[in-house]
Amino acid sequence: MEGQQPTINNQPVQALILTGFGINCEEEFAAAYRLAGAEATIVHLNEVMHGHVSIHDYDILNFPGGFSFGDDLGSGVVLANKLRYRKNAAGRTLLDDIKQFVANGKFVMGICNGFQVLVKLGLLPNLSGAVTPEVTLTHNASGRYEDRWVRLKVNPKSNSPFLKGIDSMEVPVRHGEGRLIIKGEETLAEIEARGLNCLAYTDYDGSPTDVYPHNPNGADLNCAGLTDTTGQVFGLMPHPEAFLSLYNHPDWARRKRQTPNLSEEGDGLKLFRNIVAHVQSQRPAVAAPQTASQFSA
Ligand SMILES: NC(=O)CC[C@H](N)C(=O)O
Repeated sequence: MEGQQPTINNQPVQALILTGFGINCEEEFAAAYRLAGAEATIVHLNEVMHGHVSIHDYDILNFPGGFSFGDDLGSGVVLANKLRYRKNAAGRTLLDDIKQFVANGKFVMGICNGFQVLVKLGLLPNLSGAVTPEVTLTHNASGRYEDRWVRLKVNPKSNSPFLKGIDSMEVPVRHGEGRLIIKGEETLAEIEARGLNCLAYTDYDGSPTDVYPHNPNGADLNCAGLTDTTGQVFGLMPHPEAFLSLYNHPDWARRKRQTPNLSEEGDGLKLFRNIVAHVQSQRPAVAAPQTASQFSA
């Protein structure tokens, strides 16, 4: 309308967080989005599978960590198969909807068990675009469940909005099957060339390492996280949603003493702030409400 200036669309960013079947990190995931200024809705997977909730009403689809289906057949395998093969009344699988969701320019994030689901499904790294598994995650090289803090370096080649402006971060891992295996020289070379290995485990000096325990699982390329080729699908083994406040860190008291004006935000929160700000910046501008002077003119 004449005289109206486009303005920022302040509609809140909507994050859908799936739960059920042994997923157990949905509350932390939701807390992360809320702190980042988004609205977070936790929904049981069946609500989505049966068509009561549509993923298309949301901006970001999230797969949290946990022990879905008790890690039977390998972590994430059963859930991935459910998404790929289980059809709703309209004859569509949830994977059909997720493909459409990504094609519409929306975002998907998987943490730990959620990352395992995205990898077993083939949404990561999805070099071919055919959504078939290209890499896998398997038992840690240590043969044990690893529960420790790790340091990560962001691959500067990564184009993912989730990682924009982040160089490194400290976050906890807690997993038994976090070892990324990339079979085939070509697949490995392409992942590296395109910067899809977006996060690497590092030593105290920030250099990527395969040395245990800095690298907790022996992953190829020391890889802790992957994106797809669009950068819209992102997954990682460590838990950024478990480091939202400085006080989540076991060493906070000493650090605060050493640096009294240290930020009280945890490193993990940046990822959520990033994606929420990105979605907000992509919203089409809306017309500004008319002012009194416009009416009287
Ligand atoms: N924290 C998690 O999500 C763990 C994932 C999976 N259950 C594993 O142990 O590898």
